[in-house]
Amino acid sequence: MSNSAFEQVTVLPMDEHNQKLVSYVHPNDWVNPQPANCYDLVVIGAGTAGLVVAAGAAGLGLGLKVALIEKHLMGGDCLNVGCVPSKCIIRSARVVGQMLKAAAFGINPPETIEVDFPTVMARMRKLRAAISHHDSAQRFQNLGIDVFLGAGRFLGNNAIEVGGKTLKYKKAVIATGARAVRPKIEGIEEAGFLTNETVFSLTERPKRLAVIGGGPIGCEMAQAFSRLGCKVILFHRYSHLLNKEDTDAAEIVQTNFIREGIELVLDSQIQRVEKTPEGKTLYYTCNGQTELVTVDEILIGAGRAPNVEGLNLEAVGVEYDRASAALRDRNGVKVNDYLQTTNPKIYAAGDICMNWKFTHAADAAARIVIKNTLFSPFGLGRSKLSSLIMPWVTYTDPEIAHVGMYEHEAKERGIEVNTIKILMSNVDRAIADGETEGFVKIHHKQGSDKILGATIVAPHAGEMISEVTTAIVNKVGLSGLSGVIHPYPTQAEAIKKAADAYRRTLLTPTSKKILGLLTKFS
Ligand SMILES: Cc1cc2nc3c(=O)[nH]c(=O)nc-3n(C[C@H](O)[C@H](O)[C@H](O)COP(=O)(O)OP(=O)(O)OC[C@H]3O[C@@H](n4cnc5c(N)ncnc54)[C@H](O)[C@@H]3O)c2cc1C
Ligand SMILES: NC(=O)c1ccc[n+]([C@@H]2O[C@H](COP(=O)([O-])OP(=O)(O)OC[C@H]3O[C@@H](n4cnc5c(N)ncnc54)[C@H](O)[C@@H]3O)[C@@H](O)[C@H]2O)c1
Repeated sequence: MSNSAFEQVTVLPMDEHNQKLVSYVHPNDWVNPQPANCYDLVVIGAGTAGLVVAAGAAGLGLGLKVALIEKHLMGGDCLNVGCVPSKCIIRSARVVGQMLKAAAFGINPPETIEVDFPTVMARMRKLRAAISHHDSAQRFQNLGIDVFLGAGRFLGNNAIEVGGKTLKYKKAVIATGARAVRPKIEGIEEAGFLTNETVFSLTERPKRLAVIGGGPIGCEMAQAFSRLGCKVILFHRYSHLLNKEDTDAAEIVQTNFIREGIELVLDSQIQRVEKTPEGKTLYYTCNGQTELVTVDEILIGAGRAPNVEGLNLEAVGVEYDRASAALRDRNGVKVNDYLQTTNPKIYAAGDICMNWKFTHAADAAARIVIKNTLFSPFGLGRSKLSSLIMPWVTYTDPEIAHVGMYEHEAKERGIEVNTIKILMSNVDRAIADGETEGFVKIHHKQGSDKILGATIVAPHAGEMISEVTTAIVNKVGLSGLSGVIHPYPTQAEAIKKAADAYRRTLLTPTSKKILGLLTKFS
């Protein structure tokens, strides 16, 4: 039976892999169910946040009536146009990264590294399709959730409309995510550009690629596409890439980019873009000079804009800030610490309302929403967003991982902070691996072993940061970490070395003298 209530979806190229993906996450023969009389919870948006809220609420076995509305692809950005495809491509690019360094390991690399770009992209599409059943419409329907494909829109304080059907709700959750900010650069719309929504549909390698924005998207993609054989020029408006990270961390990534042949244009301002017979020409200023470069494609990674449009939020008194690159930190639906919007019956989670725009953050927020909407009678025992300890990782090579406070944040809060930094060049395994360009940096409260935050730069920093996160969450200080045996030789030993370095600071000249005497006479 056909269903005209929602848009038929294609994900290009519509090969066997993308057909499989679509058959799971937006089956074009889907028939929306007959709505229940009233839902305990209606969730708008089936990205990570929406899926976790819906599955969590329905899976409790309490007989709650839950509806989930998705207008495009179940799984949202992460599965379809974010984490999953980007990490698949980054993995292929890492192989090239290894080959580029092969000679240093006594392995003769081939004279030219041949990247089969269409196969790299096909591998990504295949893997994405292979895991997409986890987020499928059918799977969620089987969990007892009424899945509606179509755009959700508030009608009033107790009803949402989707595909001509009205869903009555007791509580609602907005989890509609965010999309790429379209920069206001003269001529760029006419010239055309890629975003995360279109870049993973490429089947042919652009010879010359301009990347606009040196944040996580821009950096991860610039390095991956450069390693896959594109001539990449990366524009960033600040003086170093990944400017939310510490300079010493970003510097290492930046040096690697330059070494690998990525052209960096920092402190730059793109004035206009023009489509010419040779390609797309970007006119930009940098160091007071106006320059130009011609490329085949432009990829934008210039921040995210919240998907607030079309929800009719005004009708339900849900306040929000509109997309604005300048207002990046105040974007989206306004929520309090309990993730409640300005309408007490309506909550929000994920990219639509949070500065932490990560899949694991959307997941964690969704769990808070389940608790606060369904298990906090009269507001008792509610969980707070601010209580989360949030790690994040930028998957460049090397990776930068961070958790907790930066040194400057601790100081801004009036906390006296000490920092211990262990260079990977002092870690045996990193030396053996030829991966000495990084560090583990741990900030602790002055006069205490309490860990305030950490930054790790290493090829697998993302795998290492969870040890520090576990310590912070469970209030294990540096003394506790120092007592944890780390297998030799591992790069994670850098964390123990940092903890040991803290322990050594506890030794005063007198205690050193006493220890020395004891050793002599024992
Ligand atoms: C290129 C890229 C790489 C990334 N890599 C990582 C990474 O490695 N690790 C990480 O943690 N994070 C990563 N992220 C961020 C991560 O993808 C997001 O933080 C996460 O997807 C947010 O989940 P969400 O549920 O809030 O929103 P989304 O995933 O955006 O889901 C929102 C859903 O709501 C739907 N929707 C919108 N409006 C409506 C409506 N009116 N009615 C019905 N449905 C609607 C949308 O179609 C979408 O499916 C990456 C992002 C990008 C773009
Ligand atoms: N590994 C990960 O977890 C991961 C990976 C990718 C994306 N993400 C999430 O997605 C979010 C969005 O990523 P993003 O990189 O698009 O945004 P971002 O806001 O983090 O970084 C974009 C950068 O581009 C700069 N910029 C904007 N316009 C520019 C212009 N015209 N010229 C030059 N520079 C310009 C901005 O000043 C900013 O520093 C991130 O905040 C992150 O939370 C996470």
